[in-house]
Amino acid sequence: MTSLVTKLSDEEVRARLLQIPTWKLNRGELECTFSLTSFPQAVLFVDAVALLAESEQHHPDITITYDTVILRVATHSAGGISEKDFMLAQRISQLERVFQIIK
Ligand SMILES: C[C@H](O)[C@H](O)[C@H]1CNC2=NC(N)=NC(=O)C2=N1
Repeated sequence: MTSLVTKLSDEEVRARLLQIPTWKLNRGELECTFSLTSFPQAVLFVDAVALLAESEQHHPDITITYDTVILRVATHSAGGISEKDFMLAQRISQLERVFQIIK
């Protein structure tokens, strides 16, 4: 039976990635790099991502390097990428657009 956390095939991942062009596949995870305007803005962005992730019960790996944030998402239980990863990625990109407006 398929669910939101069922592992997607490579073909499905490639097709789905076309809908979120700022995200790419790296080492079996969805990855996106976000450029903010300062370290405090990067931390604020990550704070907002943390709230979103907690509400989704799906959590990205996070790297902050000065004003740049790298997020990586995969579904551990599936051992790959699932629709739940794409849903989180899409919502994070919507959030990024809000930050573009206020930065
Ligand atoms: C029970 C709970 O939903 C799971 O342990 C969640 C928590 N957050 C998670 N986050 C991510 N990125 N992948 C997961 O597989 C995952 N599993």
